[in-house]
Amino acid sequence: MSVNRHVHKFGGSSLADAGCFKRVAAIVAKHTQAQDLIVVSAAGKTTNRLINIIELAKQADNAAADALKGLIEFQSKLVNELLNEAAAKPILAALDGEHHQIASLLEGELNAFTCNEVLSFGERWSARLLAALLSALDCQADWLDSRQFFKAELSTQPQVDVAQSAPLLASCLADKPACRVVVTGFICSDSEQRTVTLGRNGSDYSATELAALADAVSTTIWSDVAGIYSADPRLVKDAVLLENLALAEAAELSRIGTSVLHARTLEPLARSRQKVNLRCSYAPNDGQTLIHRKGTNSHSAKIVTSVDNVVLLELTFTQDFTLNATALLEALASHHLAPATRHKHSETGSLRMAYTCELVDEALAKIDQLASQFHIQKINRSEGYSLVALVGAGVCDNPQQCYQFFQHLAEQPLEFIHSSADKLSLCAVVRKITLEPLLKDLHSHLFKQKTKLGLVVFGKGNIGSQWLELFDQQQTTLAQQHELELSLAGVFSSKAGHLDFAGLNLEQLDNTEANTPLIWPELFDKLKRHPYDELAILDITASEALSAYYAEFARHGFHLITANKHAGASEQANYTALQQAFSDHGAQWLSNATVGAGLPVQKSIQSLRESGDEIHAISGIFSGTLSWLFQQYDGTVAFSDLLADALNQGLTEPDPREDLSGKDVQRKLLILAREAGLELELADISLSSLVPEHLEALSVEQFLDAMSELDQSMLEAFNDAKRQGKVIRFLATVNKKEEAEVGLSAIDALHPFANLKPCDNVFAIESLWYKQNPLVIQGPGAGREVTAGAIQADLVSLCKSIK
Ligand SMILES: Nc1ncnc2c1ncn2[C@@H]1O[C@H](COP(=O)(O)OP(=O)(O)O)[C@@H](O)[C@H]1O
Ligand SMILES: N[C@@H](CC(=O)OP(=O)(O)O)C(=O)O
Repeated sequence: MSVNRHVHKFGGSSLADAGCFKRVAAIVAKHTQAQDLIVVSAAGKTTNRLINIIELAKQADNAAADALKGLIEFQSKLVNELLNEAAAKPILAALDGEHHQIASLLEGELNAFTCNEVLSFGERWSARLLAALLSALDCQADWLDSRQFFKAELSTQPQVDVAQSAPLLASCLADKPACRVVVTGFICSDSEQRTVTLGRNGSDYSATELAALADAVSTTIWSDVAGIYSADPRLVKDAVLLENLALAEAAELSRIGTSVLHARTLEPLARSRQKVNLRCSYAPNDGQTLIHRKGTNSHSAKIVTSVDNVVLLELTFTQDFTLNATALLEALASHHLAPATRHKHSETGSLRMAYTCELVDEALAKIDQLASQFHIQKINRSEGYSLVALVGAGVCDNPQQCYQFFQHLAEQPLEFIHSSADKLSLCAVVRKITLEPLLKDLHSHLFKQKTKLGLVVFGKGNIGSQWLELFDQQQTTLAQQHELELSLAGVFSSKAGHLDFAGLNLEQLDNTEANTPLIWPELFDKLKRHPYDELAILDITASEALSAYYAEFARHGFHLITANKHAGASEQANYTALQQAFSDHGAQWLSNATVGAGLPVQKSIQSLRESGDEIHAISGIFSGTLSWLFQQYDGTVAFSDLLADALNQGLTEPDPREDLSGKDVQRKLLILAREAGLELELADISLSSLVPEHLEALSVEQFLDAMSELDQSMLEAFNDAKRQGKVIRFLATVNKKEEAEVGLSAIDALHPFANLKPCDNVFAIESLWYKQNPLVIQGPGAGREVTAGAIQADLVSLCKSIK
């Protein structure tokens, strides 16, 4: 047989309607090759419908015929929807014949074999239809009734006879050398060619058994979920997908009972090389679970699971309770009839065993047979229980999880709790309850670990220290609100800082020496080894050198909150690459504090664009210092006196030329233009500096002495504007034609930009939606509190998105 054969299994949930069949055909075409084996189950709820028809027929209920007619119509509809007339015709004719065949089976004696034969149609219809659909799509396929090779004798848990089945399979496949083969799941035949089924959900087991017989390298079980989750995702919405699960843990989960992995699915793995993985046929790219054969040193539960409709068998013994109970359990296990869980009560001398309703009858029959051998006195059967279990290697040694489990179950009508001998599960049996709330509650207490977020701050200056105070006040609330563990891991000034992954507080920062020099790349090596789930860098500096490390931050998945404008205003290529790097690594780059301090300027532009708006132009006054200066300047006081006043009040940078040059405004305009989707370089923004060239080269002191040289030109500009009923303001504008300028302009004295509070910034955003009347954002655009607040607001957004 081919050495590289793969098996794919599609269950009823993947074949629920014509759309599902098409999806499956596309998956087969894409993910399989000739000679691969495709195992299918009955479409949607077909098996349930067949069981119902049998039950009605057993009660001689006339509704059976109508129910059968309805099912045949459902199958015919699938055929008509999936195949063209020519391809559909023979299948519809066959269905018609099968309709009569089933009707006559139902009229005859309904024993286990005839019932199984009726059930077998579900899988046969699926296999025949999928093969025809694949062939119609030029993906050559044939189908195979697994009763031709799977040999097993009737029982609740039929075991496939490997010795008999393997050569039969080999000869069946030898007839189909060059195509994919669609094989029926669930059904086998006994030595007299009568139909035997592998039990409800048995197709998973068919698939792995088939893979073992065919020496396939893998089995992929496709269903309506991406794999095994920490709980049934239909009941627990925030269940998480487990990408890997150890074979022992998966086997324990299926042994206890779950639809995602049928009880015996993993048995054939012990005698085959196949890998098993689970995927979603509805969304093949939504991840998967790989069941691996490596050991596990886990110390906790990974899954909370439950089984409804559990039956309890309570046994008492005439003598040697412990000995006989143990021996009986071993005997049952050797017949594949071990209970899902059990409880030995030495004081009363009773053994209570929990069985799924599918297995209980056979178990009971076996116990009856063994009754005298093990001195069983009495067997009591009672229905109406549920089973709740935690599964995962080491769960029984995990005091926290055990405690939570016991606490939660103590509030329920609990019968008993049992930990499995191999410590793979902790099972509780309760009288029947609505399981959903309990599962949700257990899941959230056991698995919802708080995300750990560490913060490393660069810049302990004016705004940095203000933010540290703000963070100190809000740390606890922020962590609680967003269900995070939030730690301040590092705080750096320009040369050195404190770094402590155990967390820092203000007192430590004030009273202890810096312990870490700010030397790259050594600091990187330390940051890379952080113990958090997420790390965020807060750049509250104006350092171009630090901004050069942003790409590295992104590469390591560090989030970045920045008030530093350098990277945002760097070359377009660098800016685009940085954005890409952050997005590629699932990290966020938040920079609302770079423009307008706390005013939500970038946020508003982003939100407009995300909602489908298109930015046409942005204009305004982006510098608090220049806003103050021109709002105050009325020609009566020399401009240089006003400037000196601003300097004294701390409203300008220590070197006022940094404000007067307009460079800072130019950077802010570039940042906003990019936020609006424009591709610009700094040099594309024409800048009229207020600093004459000959004053540029002077030292700060020299410039402060020479400031009066600005007065004359400023007065002239003021008077020129005044003559036209205008005022002078330092404006920034950009439009979607990428025309951008920054400089002094004369604007109408009644213009909204002309009448601001001193220091205010104003941003007018024109867009598709804000065409006639721009969206205006106005308010203080600089200052310790508002800028620290802007950083904090970015931190809050980050917390919201990662919790
Ligand atoms: N821990 C779990 N992880 C994933 N799915 C689970 C889990 N427990 C139960 N399930 C259920 O298993 C279902 C898939 O099994 P099933 O419906 O039998 O598929 P198929 O019909 O394809 O064989 C899912 O829809 C889900 O509700
Ligand atoms: N059709 C059978 C066998 C099976 O395994 O189905 P599914 O793969 O849909 O669970 C059943 O419903 O029991």
